[in-house]
Amino acid sequence: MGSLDVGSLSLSTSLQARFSPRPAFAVRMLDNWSAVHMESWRKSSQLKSVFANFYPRLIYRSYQTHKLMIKRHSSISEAFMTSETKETASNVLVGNEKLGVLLLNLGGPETLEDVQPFLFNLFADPDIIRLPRLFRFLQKPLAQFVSIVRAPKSKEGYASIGGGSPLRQITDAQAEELRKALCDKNVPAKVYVGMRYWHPFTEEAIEQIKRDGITKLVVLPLYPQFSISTSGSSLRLLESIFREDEYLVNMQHTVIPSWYQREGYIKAMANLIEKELENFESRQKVMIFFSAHGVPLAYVEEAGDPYKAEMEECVELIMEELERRHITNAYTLAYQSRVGPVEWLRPYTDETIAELGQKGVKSLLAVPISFVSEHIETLEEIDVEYKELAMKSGVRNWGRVPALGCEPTFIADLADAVIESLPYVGAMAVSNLEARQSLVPLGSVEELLAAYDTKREKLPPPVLVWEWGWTRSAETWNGRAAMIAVLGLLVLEVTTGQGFLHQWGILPLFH
Ligand SMILES: C=CC1=C(C)c2cc3[nH]c(cc4nc(cc5[nH]c(cc1n2)c(C)c5CCC(=O)O)C(CCC(=O)O)=C4C)c(C)c3C=C
Ligand SMILES: [Fe+2]
Repeated sequence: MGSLDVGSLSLSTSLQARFSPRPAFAVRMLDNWSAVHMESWRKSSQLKSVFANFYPRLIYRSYQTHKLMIKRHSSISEAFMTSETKETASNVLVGNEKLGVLLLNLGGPETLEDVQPFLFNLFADPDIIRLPRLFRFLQKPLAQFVSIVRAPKSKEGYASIGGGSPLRQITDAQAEELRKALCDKNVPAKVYVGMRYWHPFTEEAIEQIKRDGITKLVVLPLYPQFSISTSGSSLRLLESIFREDEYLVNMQHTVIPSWYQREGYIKAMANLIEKELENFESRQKVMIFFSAHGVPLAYVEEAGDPYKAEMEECVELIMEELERRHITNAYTLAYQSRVGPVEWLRPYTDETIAELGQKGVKSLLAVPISFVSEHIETLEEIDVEYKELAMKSGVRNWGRVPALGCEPTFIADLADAVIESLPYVGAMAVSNLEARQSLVPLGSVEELLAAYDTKREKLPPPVLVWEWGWTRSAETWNGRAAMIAVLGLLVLEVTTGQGFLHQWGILPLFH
């Protein structure tokens, strides 16, 4: 097998890099055709305006085609990367170079007072709610409104798990364990935590990285599967920070956009499932229930989010690993935690649990799959709400697989992912100009985020907040507008004592 040439665009290289426990970032997901076209698309303003809305989908389709091909060739040897990796670990840091690893995560409110401002930060993110350009000025007022409306329900949830999210504590512990694992593998590095919506914010982590004089940086989102709404949002933020900063623009870096297919991660998940199955009396009869955090359907269908495809592939890989251990239980995948009135990825976890119960399934093992720490949706939604629903629906035996947290196999695999990424650290930012255009100009993240140009002007929005005509999103927003109008009328009636509800005697007269 030849050596990996990050700069070249050969499909075989792409296949080599993608299969095995080797870094996804090293993969060239596009073939020469799409790369050449992308370049000319960038250069040609005419093409830009014509294909602006279609091109990202072409890229995504190409990415999907490559994934299919990769599946078919999944026997490519692991030795290829392993030998290179060993060499790399000792070679990559020379002289005064300092390696940093930046873990990206969502963040969570630490106290009940934090809940509303945390929700504000979340809803103010255009990757969570995207308004058309004309209405961008409404992003913050809308976030304020939605966060205030959502806060009581969220607070109830956080109160029931001890008054705040455990995310910061767990992520800090993971960072420390990763640092130790890297040190044990002879790769001294500082590990930083950068949260998207709460402390320590990504900006704070970056300031620390600069103060520490880090010269090489590996960016590792703590989400196994890529979604526009999670890793995508964090990487986009990082990209904008990098573009503005002289120090960072010159810092060598690389990104590991998703790592759900890594052998170590798959094995660690299988270990947890195998262990938890032992708690059931008749192990073979247990339905393994993978529950992933959902995203609005439009992310996948309109914006080309690879999240669903990666999630399904991840579940398949875990089940294949279990099968190798002679565990052949029935399994299913559903999506939880939907927010708001738009349609989210189906099937929904709550509906699926109720259906399974009605169909006579008596034993369920819930497996949280989209996140590697315990959080409100495992501790409250799964452990309390879904368990209660399952019991009501006829399920008799319930179990839940813990989140990976600091599980040693998992942490060791993250350390390997970082080490394997080191050869690509310098390869990315070849020029200031390129670095300013994109965080990882030569990496596959560009292809993922290319579904998103850096100015973000010409892309299908992740959640289409407004469209003219009889489209799903238009109907949703028409519905919302109507509800706001009705609410407005109600407020007017109650405050003035006048209106048609009073005239019809539905509301009592105050005056
Ligand atoms: C892979 C994981 C996640 C995806 C995808 C995701 C998308 C997504 N989330 C919201 C809205 C909310 N998420 C909230 C909390 C929350 N979300 C994730 C993970 C993913 N979100 C986690 C781990 C957490 C919990 C953090 C913690 O404090 O422990 C919340 C707040 C809680 C609540 O009120 O339910 C909201 C709101 C959207 C809209 C979205 C995709 C567009
Ligand atoms: Fe979420």
